[in-house]
Amino acid sequence: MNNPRRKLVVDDLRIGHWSRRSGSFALACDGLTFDVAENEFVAIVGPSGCGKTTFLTALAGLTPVESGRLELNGEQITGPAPDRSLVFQQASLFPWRTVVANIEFGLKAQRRLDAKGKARVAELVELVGLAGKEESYPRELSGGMSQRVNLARALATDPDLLLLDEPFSALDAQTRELMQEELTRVWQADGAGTGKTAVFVTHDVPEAVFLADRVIVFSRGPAHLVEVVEVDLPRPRGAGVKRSPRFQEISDHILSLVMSQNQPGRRTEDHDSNAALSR
Ligand SMILES: Nc1ncnc2c1ncn2[C@@H]1O[C@H](COP(=O)(O)OP(=O)(O)OP(=O)(O)O)[C@@H](O)[C@H]1O
Repeated sequence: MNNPRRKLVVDDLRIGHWSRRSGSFALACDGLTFDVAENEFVAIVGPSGCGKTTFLTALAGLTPVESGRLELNGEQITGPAPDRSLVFQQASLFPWRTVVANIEFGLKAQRRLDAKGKARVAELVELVGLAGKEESYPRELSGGMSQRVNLARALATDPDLLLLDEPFSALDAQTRELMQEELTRVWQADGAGTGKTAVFVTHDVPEAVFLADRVIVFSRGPAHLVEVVEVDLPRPRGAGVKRSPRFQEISDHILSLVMSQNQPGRRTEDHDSNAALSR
Protein backbone atom coordinates (compact mmCIF):
# COMPACT_ATOMS: atom_id res chain seq x y z
CA MET A 1 0.00 0.00 0.00
CA ASN A 2 1.23 3.53 -0.79
CA ASN A 3 2.47 5.62 2.09
CA PRO A 4 2.66 9.30 1.01
CA ARG A 5 5.40 9.92 3.58
CA ARG A 6 7.46 7.17 1.97
CA LYS A 7 6.71 7.80 -1.68
CA LEU A 8 10.30 7.08 -2.58
CA VAL A 9 12.11 4.48 -0.50
CA VAL A 10 15.89 4.14 -0.73
CA ASP A 11 17.06 1.33 1.52
CA ASP A 12 20.62 0.00 1.76
CA LEU A 13 21.00 0.77 -1.92
CA ARG A 14 24.10 -0.28 -3.84
CA ILE A 15 24.62 0.77 -7.44
CA GLY A 16 27.75 0.40 -9.53
CA HIS A 17 29.19 0.34 -13.01
CA TRP A 18 30.79 -2.49 -14.94
CA SER A 19 33.78 -1.49 -17.01
CA ARG A 20 33.63 -3.29 -20.34
CA ARG A 21 37.31 -2.62 -20.92
CA SER A 22 38.70 -4.11 -17.69
CA GLY A 23 35.71 -6.30 -16.87
CA SER A 24 35.73 -4.89 -13.32
CA PHE A 25 32.87 -3.56 -11.21
CA ALA A 26 33.08 -0.26 -9.29
CA LEU A 27 30.54 0.80 -6.70
CA ALA A 28 29.11 4.32 -7.07
CA CYS A 29 26.56 4.19 -4.22
CA ASP A 30 27.06 1.97 -1.20
CA GLY A 31 24.34 1.56 1.40
CA LEU A 32 22.25 4.68 0.69
CA THR A 33 19.19 4.86 2.94
CA PHE A 34 16.53 7.60 3.12
CA ASP A 35 12.87 8.28 2.21
CA VAL A 36 11.25 11.06 0.19
CA ALA A 37 7.63 12.09 0.79
CA GLU A 38 4.92 12.95 -1.71
CA ASN A 39 5.03 16.61 -2.83
CA GLU A 40 8.55 16.96 -1.51
CA PHE A 41 11.33 18.75 -3.36
CA VAL A 42 14.67 17.30 -2.33
CA ALA A 43 18.12 18.34 -3.47
CA ILE A 44 21.15 16.07 -3.46
CA VAL A 45 24.62 17.50 -2.91
CA GLY A 46 27.98 15.83 -2.38
CA PRO A 47 31.59 15.86 -3.52
CA SER A 48 32.38 15.66 -7.21
CA GLY A 49 32.19 12.12 -8.57
CA CYS A 50 30.50 10.72 -5.46
CA GLY A 51 27.61 9.06 -7.30
CA LYS A 52 24.84 11.68 -7.54
CA THR A 53 24.17 11.22 -11.26
CA THR A 54 24.40 7.45 -10.91
CA PHE A 55 21.71 7.58 -8.22
CA LEU A 56 19.49 9.80 -10.40
CA THR A 57 19.87 7.52 -13.41
CA ALA A 58 18.92 4.55 -11.20
CA LEU A 59 15.78 6.48 -10.20
CA ALA A 60 15.09 7.01 -13.89
CA GLY A 61 15.50 3.24 -14.37
CA LEU A 62 18.51 3.70 -16.66
CA THR A 63 21.14 2.20 -14.33
CA PRO A 64 20.41 -1.15 -12.69
CA VAL A 65 20.40 -1.53 -8.91
CA GLU A 66 22.98 -3.98 -7.56
CA SER A 67 21.23 -4.62 -4.24
CA GLY A 68 18.89 -2.94 -1.77
CA ARG A 69 15.50 -1.31 -2.30
CA LEU A 70 14.68 1.55 -4.63
CA GLU A 71 10.91 1.85 -4.58
CA LEU A 72 8.50 4.39 -6.00
CA ASN A 73 4.93 4.13 -4.65
CA GLY A 74 5.73 0.74 -3.14
CA GLU A 75 7.12 -0.79 -6.34
CA GLN A 76 10.74 -1.54 -7.07
CA ILE A 77 12.15 0.57 -9.92
CA THR A 78 13.34 -1.84 -12.60
CA GLY A 79 13.45 0.31 -15.73
CA PRO A 80 12.30 3.58 -17.32
CA ALA A 81 8.60 4.43 -17.15
CA PRO A 82 6.39 7.40 -18.09
CA ASP A 83 5.81 8.23 -14.41
CA ARG A 84 9.34 9.72 -14.28
CA SER A 85 10.91 12.57 -16.27
CA LEU A 86 14.59 13.41 -16.36
CA VAL A 87 16.01 16.87 -17.06
CA PHE A 88 19.73 16.99 -17.91
CA GLN A 89 22.32 19.75 -17.79
CA GLN A 90 22.12 20.22 -21.57
CA ALA A 91 18.67 20.98 -22.90
CA SER A 92 18.90 18.26 -25.60
CA LEU A 93 16.01 19.63 -27.64
CA PHE A 94 15.16 18.36 -31.12
CA PRO A 95 16.65 21.09 -33.35
CA TRP A 96 14.17 20.43 -36.16
CA ARG A 97 11.11 20.84 -33.93
CA THR A 98 9.57 24.11 -32.74
CA VAL A 99 9.26 25.02 -29.07
CA VAL A 100 5.70 23.68 -28.93
CA ALA A 101 6.59 20.50 -30.84
CA ASN A 102 9.47 19.87 -28.43
CA ILE A 103 7.19 20.28 -25.40
CA GLU A 104 4.55 18.06 -27.02
CA PHE A 105 7.04 15.29 -27.70
CA GLY A 106 6.49 13.13 -24.59
CA LEU A 107 2.71 13.43 -24.78
CA LYS A 108 2.80 12.44 -28.44
CA ALA A 109 5.01 9.42 -27.69
CA GLN A 110 2.49 8.38 -25.03
CA ARG A 111 -0.41 8.96 -27.46
CA ARG A 112 -1.86 11.59 -25.14
CA LEU A 113 -1.68 14.60 -27.44
CA ASP A 114 -5.45 15.12 -27.48
CA ALA A 115 -7.28 18.39 -26.73
CA LYS A 116 -6.42 18.03 -23.03
CA GLY A 117 -2.76 17.40 -23.88
CA LYS A 118 -2.66 20.46 -26.17
CA ALA A 119 -4.23 22.59 -23.43
CA ARG A 120 -1.62 21.30 -20.99
CA VAL A 121 1.17 22.31 -23.38
CA ALA A 122 -0.33 25.79 -23.84
CA GLU A 123 -0.58 26.16 -20.05
CA LEU A 124 3.07 25.18 -19.61
CA VAL A 125 4.24 27.56 -22.34
CA GLU A 126 2.67 30.37 -20.31
CA LEU A 127 3.93 29.03 -16.99
CA VAL A 128 7.59 28.84 -18.03
CA GLY A 129 7.44 32.27 -19.72
CA LEU A 130 7.69 31.19 -23.36
CA ALA A 131 4.54 32.84 -24.69
CA GLY A 132 5.33 34.30 -28.12
CA LYS A 133 8.13 31.76 -28.71
CA GLU A 134 5.86 28.82 -29.56
CA GLU A 135 6.95 28.59 -33.20
CA SER A 136 10.65 29.35 -32.60
CA TYR A 137 13.32 26.70 -33.16
CA PRO A 138 15.95 25.77 -30.56
CA ARG A 139 18.69 27.60 -32.51
CA GLU A 140 16.73 30.84 -31.99
CA LEU A 141 16.62 30.43 -28.18
CA SER A 142 19.02 31.50 -25.42
CA GLY A 143 20.40 28.90 -22.99
CA GLY A 144 17.86 29.92 -20.34
CA MET A 145 14.96 29.68 -22.81
CA SER A 146 16.15 26.24 -23.95
CA GLN A 147 16.15 25.02 -20.36
CA ARG A 148 12.62 26.43 -19.94
CA VAL A 149 11.52 24.31 -22.92
CA ASN A 150 13.31 21.34 -21.41
CA LEU A 151 11.53 21.83 -18.10
CA ALA A 152 8.13 22.29 -19.76
CA ARG A 153 8.72 19.13 -21.82
CA ALA A 154 9.52 17.19 -18.63
CA LEU A 155 6.40 18.53 -16.88
CA ALA A 156 4.04 18.06 -19.84
CA THR A 157 3.46 14.36 -19.16
CA ASP A 158 2.66 15.13 -15.49
CA PRO A 159 5.36 12.84 -14.13
CA ASP A 160 5.00 11.52 -10.62
CA LEU A 161 8.73 12.00 -10.09
CA LEU A 162 10.69 14.84 -11.66
CA LEU A 163 14.44 14.18 -11.81
CA LEU A 164 16.80 17.10 -12.47
CA ASP A 165 20.54 16.67 -12.96
CA GLU A 166 22.29 20.03 -12.60
CA PRO A 167 19.85 21.60 -15.07
CA PHE A 168 21.22 25.13 -14.61
CA SER A 169 24.94 24.49 -14.37
CA ALA A 170 25.65 25.42 -18.00
CA LEU A 171 23.97 28.82 -17.61
CA ASP A 172 25.64 32.11 -16.69
CA ALA A 173 25.31 33.18 -13.05
CA GLN A 174 22.54 35.72 -13.63
CA THR A 175 20.40 33.41 -15.78
CA ARG A 176 20.97 30.63 -13.28
CA GLU A 177 19.54 32.77 -10.45
CA LEU A 178 16.56 33.67 -12.62
CA MET A 179 15.95 30.03 -13.50
CA GLN A 180 16.05 29.04 -9.83
CA GLU A 181 13.31 31.56 -9.14
CA GLU A 182 11.39 30.34 -12.20
CA LEU A 183 11.61 26.77 -11.04
CA THR A 184 10.29 27.53 -7.54
CA ARG A 185 7.46 29.51 -9.11
CA VAL A 186 6.64 26.75 -11.60
CA TRP A 187 6.91 24.11 -8.89
CA GLN A 188 4.59 26.11 -6.63
CA ALA A 189 2.06 26.51 -9.45
CA ASP A 190 2.37 23.10 -11.06
CA GLY A 191 4.04 20.62 -8.73
CA ALA A 192 3.18 21.36 -5.12
CA GLY A 193 -0.08 19.77 -4.03
CA THR A 194 -0.42 17.59 -7.13
CA GLY A 195 1.46 14.61 -5.70
CA LYS A 196 4.57 15.31 -7.76
CA THR A 197 7.95 14.84 -6.14
CA ALA A 198 11.24 16.31 -7.34
CA VAL A 199 14.83 15.17 -6.89
CA PHE A 200 17.36 17.81 -7.92
CA VAL A 201 21.11 17.10 -8.14
CA THR A 202 23.45 20.07 -7.86
CA HIS A 203 27.00 21.08 -6.90
CA ASP A 204 25.73 24.44 -5.75
CA VAL A 205 24.78 24.43 -2.06
CA PRO A 206 22.89 27.79 -2.07
CA GLU A 207 20.90 26.56 -5.09
CA ALA A 208 20.00 23.39 -3.17
CA VAL A 209 18.91 25.36 -0.09
CA PHE A 210 16.89 27.84 -2.14
CA LEU A 211 14.95 25.15 -4.00
CA ALA A 212 14.55 22.26 -1.61
CA ASP A 213 12.42 21.21 1.32
CA ARG A 214 15.27 18.95 2.41
CA VAL A 215 18.86 18.65 1.27
CA ILE A 216 20.38 15.18 1.19
CA VAL A 217 24.14 15.18 1.64
CA PHE A 218 26.07 12.30 0.07
CA SER A 219 29.51 11.20 1.25
CA ARG A 220 32.43 11.00 -1.12
CA GLY A 221 32.16 7.99 -3.39
CA PRO A 222 30.94 5.39 -3.21
CA ALA A 223 28.12 7.49 -1.78
CA HIS A 224 26.33 6.79 1.45
CA LEU A 225 24.13 9.19 3.38
CA VAL A 226 25.91 11.79 5.51
CA GLU A 227 22.92 13.83 6.65
CA VAL A 228 19.44 14.95 5.65
CA VAL A 229 19.07 18.67 6.34
CA GLU A 230 15.62 20.22 6.64
CA VAL A 231 15.26 23.63 4.96
CA ASP A 232 12.79 25.38 7.23
CA LEU A 233 12.53 28.55 5.11
CA PRO A 234 8.97 29.67 4.36
CA ARG A 235 7.49 29.41 0.86
CA PRO A 236 6.94 31.00 -1.55
CA ARG A 237 10.63 31.91 -1.66
CA GLY A 238 11.93 34.92 -3.54
CA ALA A 239 15.56 35.83 -4.24
CA GLY A 240 15.57 37.91 -1.01
CA VAL A 241 15.52 34.75 1.11
CA LYS A 242 19.15 34.17 0.12
CA ARG A 243 20.12 37.17 2.23
CA SER A 244 18.43 35.88 5.37
CA PRO A 245 20.58 34.70 8.31
CA ARG A 246 18.76 31.34 8.39
CA PHE A 247 19.56 30.73 4.71
CA GLN A 248 23.21 31.46 5.41
CA GLU A 249 23.23 29.25 8.48
CA ILE A 250 21.76 26.25 6.64
CA SER A 251 24.04 26.77 3.63
CA ASP A 252 27.15 27.02 5.83
CA HIS A 253 26.20 23.85 7.66
CA ILE A 254 25.73 21.89 4.41
CA LEU A 255 28.89 23.32 2.91
CA SER A 256 30.92 22.20 5.93
CA LEU A 257 29.45 18.68 5.59
CA VAL A 258 30.40 18.55 1.89
CA MET A 259 33.88 19.98 2.54
CA SER A 260 34.51 17.42 5.27
CA GLN A 261 33.85 14.70 2.69
CA ASN A 262 36.55 16.10 0.42
CA GLN A 263 39.20 15.21 3.02
CA PRO A 264 40.90 11.97 1.97
CA GLY A 265 40.42 9.03 4.31
CA ARG A 266 37.33 10.51 5.92
CA ARG A 267 34.14 8.48 5.87
CA THR A 268 31.51 10.17 8.00
CA GLU A 269 29.04 7.87 9.69
CA ASP A 270 25.37 8.57 9.17
CA HIS A 271 24.01 11.43 11.24
CA ASP A 272 20.53 11.80 12.59
CA SER A 273 18.55 14.11 10.36
CA ASN A 274 19.44 17.69 11.23
CA ALA A 275 21.26 16.65 14.38
CA ALA A 276 24.12 19.08 13.95
CA LEU A 277 22.11 22.11 12.78
CA SER A 278 21.28 24.60 15.48
CA ARG A 279 17.90 26.29 15.52
N1 LIG B 1 28.93 4.75 -17.28
C1 LIG B 1 29.89 4.60 -16.34
N2 LIG B 1 30.78 3.58 -16.41
C2 LIG B 1 31.72 3.42 -15.48
N3 LIG B 1 31.86 4.22 -14.39
C3 LIG B 1 31.02 5.26 -14.29
C4 LIG B 1 29.98 5.51 -15.24
N4 LIG B 1 29.30 6.62 -14.87
C5 LIG B 1 29.88 7.04 -13.73
N5 LIG B 1 30.90 6.23 -13.38
C6 LIG B 1 31.73 6.36 -12.17
O1 LIG B 1 30.86 6.31 -11.05
C7 LIG B 1 31.28 7.24 -10.06
C8 LIG B 1 30.17 8.20 -9.76
O2 LIG B 1 29.93 9.02 -10.91
P1 LIG B 1 28.70 10.04 -10.97
O3 LIG B 1 28.72 10.69 -12.31
O4 LIG B 1 27.48 9.33 -10.55
O5 LIG B 1 29.12 11.09 -9.83
P2 LIG B 1 28.56 12.57 -9.57
O6 LIG B 1 28.50 12.74 -8.12
O7 LIG B 1 27.32 12.81 -10.33
O8 LIG B 1 29.75 13.40 -10.23
P3 LIG B 1 29.82 14.99 -10.51
O9 LIG B 1 29.58 15.65 -9.19
O10 LIG B 1 31.23 15.20 -10.97
O11 LIG B 1 28.80 15.31 -11.53
C9 LIG B 1 32.54 7.93 -10.60
O12 LIG B 1 33.67 7.25 -10.08
C10 LIG B 1 32.44 7.71 -12.09
O13 LIG B 1 33.71 7.64 -12.68
